[in-house]
Amino acid sequence: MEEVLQVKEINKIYQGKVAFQALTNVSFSVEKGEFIGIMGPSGSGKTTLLNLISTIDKPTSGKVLINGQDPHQLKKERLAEFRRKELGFVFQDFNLLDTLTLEENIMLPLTLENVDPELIEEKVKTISKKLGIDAILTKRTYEVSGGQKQRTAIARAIIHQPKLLLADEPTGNLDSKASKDVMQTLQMINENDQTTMLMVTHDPYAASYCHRVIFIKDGKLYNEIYRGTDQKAFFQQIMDVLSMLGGDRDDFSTVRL
Ligand SMILES: Nc1ncnc2c1ncn2[C@@H]1O[C@H](COP(=O)(O)OP(=O)(O)OP(=O)(O)O)[C@@H](O)[C@H]1O
Repeated sequence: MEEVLQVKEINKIYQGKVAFQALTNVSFSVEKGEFIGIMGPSGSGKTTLLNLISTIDKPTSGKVLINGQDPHQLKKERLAEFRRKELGFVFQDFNLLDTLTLEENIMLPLTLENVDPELIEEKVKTISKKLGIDAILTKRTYEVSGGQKQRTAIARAIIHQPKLLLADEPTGNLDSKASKDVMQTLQMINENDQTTMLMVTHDPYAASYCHRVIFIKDGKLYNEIYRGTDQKAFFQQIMDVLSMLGGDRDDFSTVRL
């Protein structure tokens, strides 16, 4: 099996007045086409882990390999290019540019790469149809719903066919209907395009769409569980691990299935 992401013996220590070890010996791999969820209580190290994988921050020791390549070894400009070409990002607050139309937002990664305008237009058309936003492409972000914004952000994140799609709380700002809609969109992309995905979430409902959920606690791997064919049963299993994990009750949203 082709491994798109390998996290090898990662340690992250934040230096400061008092040094703080945020991650300890974290190792796992993600195969091509897998959809992985990362969960854990507040402060357990999820964002730290995502920042190391997305190459925004460097591990203190250990390695991150994306398609066999260690991006942390790259020089600054090559690293920026690597991030633009190989990775896609979806954020909790959408990160769309309010001054642009949805269409302009979606095409941005290709505009930056100087791709032929005709090809860009074709790609935007195909993707926006697939994501059900083709009728609202000329609108600006303040004219559309949260779910539509997130679908636009997903379109932008996948238009350059990244090796790895990273999502940070993609349903964090959405109501339950829009969350379902966004998760079904991510699932469709994962299944149709074999896009490898890694999503950090507090939301057990969102996590129940993943093939596998990895739990971290106090910076260490705590457990991982695989989904069978039954999403409802998987949701319940996720809730069970979360209750064993402890943490603040408010860390995790309520039952929605
Ligand atoms: N730049 C930093 N300097 C020092 N400590 C940090 C820094 N960033 C995070 N930490 C600490 O590392 C630990 C892990 O933080 P992280 O943000 O990765 O947790 P998290 O699981 O994403 O939490 P949340 O769910 O609340 O976003 C926390 O104790 C946090 O205070």
